[in-house]
Amino acid sequence: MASLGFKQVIKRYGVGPAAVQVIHGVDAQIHDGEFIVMVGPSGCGKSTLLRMVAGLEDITGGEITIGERTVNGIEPAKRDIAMVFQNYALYPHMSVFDNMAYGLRIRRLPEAEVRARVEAAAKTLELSALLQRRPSQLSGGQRQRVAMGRAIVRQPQVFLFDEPLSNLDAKLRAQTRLEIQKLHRTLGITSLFVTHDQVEAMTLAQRMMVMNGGRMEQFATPEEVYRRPASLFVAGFMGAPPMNLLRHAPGVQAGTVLGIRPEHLLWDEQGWACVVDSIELLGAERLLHLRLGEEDLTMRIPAQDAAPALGETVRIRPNEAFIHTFDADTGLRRA
Ligand SMILES: Nc1ncnc2c1ncn2[C@@H]1O[C@H](COP(=O)(O)OP(=O)(O)OP(=O)(O)O)[C@@H](O)[C@H]1O
Repeated sequence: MASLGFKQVIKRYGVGPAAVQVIHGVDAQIHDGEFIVMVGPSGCGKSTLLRMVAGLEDITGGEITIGERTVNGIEPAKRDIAMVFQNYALYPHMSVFDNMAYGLRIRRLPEAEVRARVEAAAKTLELSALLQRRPSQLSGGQRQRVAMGRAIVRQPQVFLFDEPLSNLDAKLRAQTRLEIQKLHRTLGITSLFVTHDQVEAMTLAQRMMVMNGGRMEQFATPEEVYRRPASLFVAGFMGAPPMNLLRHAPGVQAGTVLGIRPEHLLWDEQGWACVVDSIELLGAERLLHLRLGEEDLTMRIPAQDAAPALGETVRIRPNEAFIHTFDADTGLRRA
């Protein structure tokens, strides 16, 4: 196990005038044994950063460290990391056992050691009964577990996960998420997990790195990211439906954006007059889509509460305890 460090990490693709910079100086220190989720929209540079840790991409500037070691320039096989991809990348003609053993045999580990490690990993992942099957004889979730098993047997210092759940259906994703959590509790290996799914990020992360346009906008616990988003981007990205971000509501000063989550709006006879645009029932809750002058906002209420009629004018106010304010120019949090 080891810590994982990023110091002013930069990535440029290409050279000369055609070069594009896609990572703009990322700084982060991941502690030994931590489970970190890197989250952000498509193209924000998550895979690039992960691949730089793995050694599959050069590091244009700055430094990546694993434990005490700077790994810039160290070849992938010598970095002591294991990576789990979304497409599993299993060998179709090999049994589950051989798939898991492959990397160890290449390193010429004694066969008894290979067998012991594969059997131990299979037990942890509940794959013992499936060791003689081929990948084609497994379900998607089982294949994903084999892919994880192949990573575990190597006993790496760091695990890297590149959207490993994105090929699974919703139910299996939820289940595999729990298995990954359990596995991390058992093994305690430092892990960096990439996803664009905010639910996955919130539920798996001990701390999360929220990426946007090649920059890290926040690095904090899921609770902190939700309760005190560091920027307008983070505020809009985390939470479904997202935080209301209001520039023109009554009382909001020029140059300021007021943020209020849909669950933090209250009925108030003296409050803002809003017209009900549409209503969605989501089982236990109802979402009211409201129009306040030129602003749209969403309010979340319990489904059992009386719902207003479409086109009706309702009066609401933000709960003061949960107001966020951001600088409209820099996008950064003020309070
Ligand atoms: N080989 C390359 N040459 C030039 N640009 C590249 C190359 N690979 C990636 N990029 C660019 O780098 C940026 C970051 O890409 P990256 O794949 O890291 O994003 P991502 O956050 O992982 O996205 P996704 O969630 O869609 O996989 C993108 O703008 C992409 O177009």
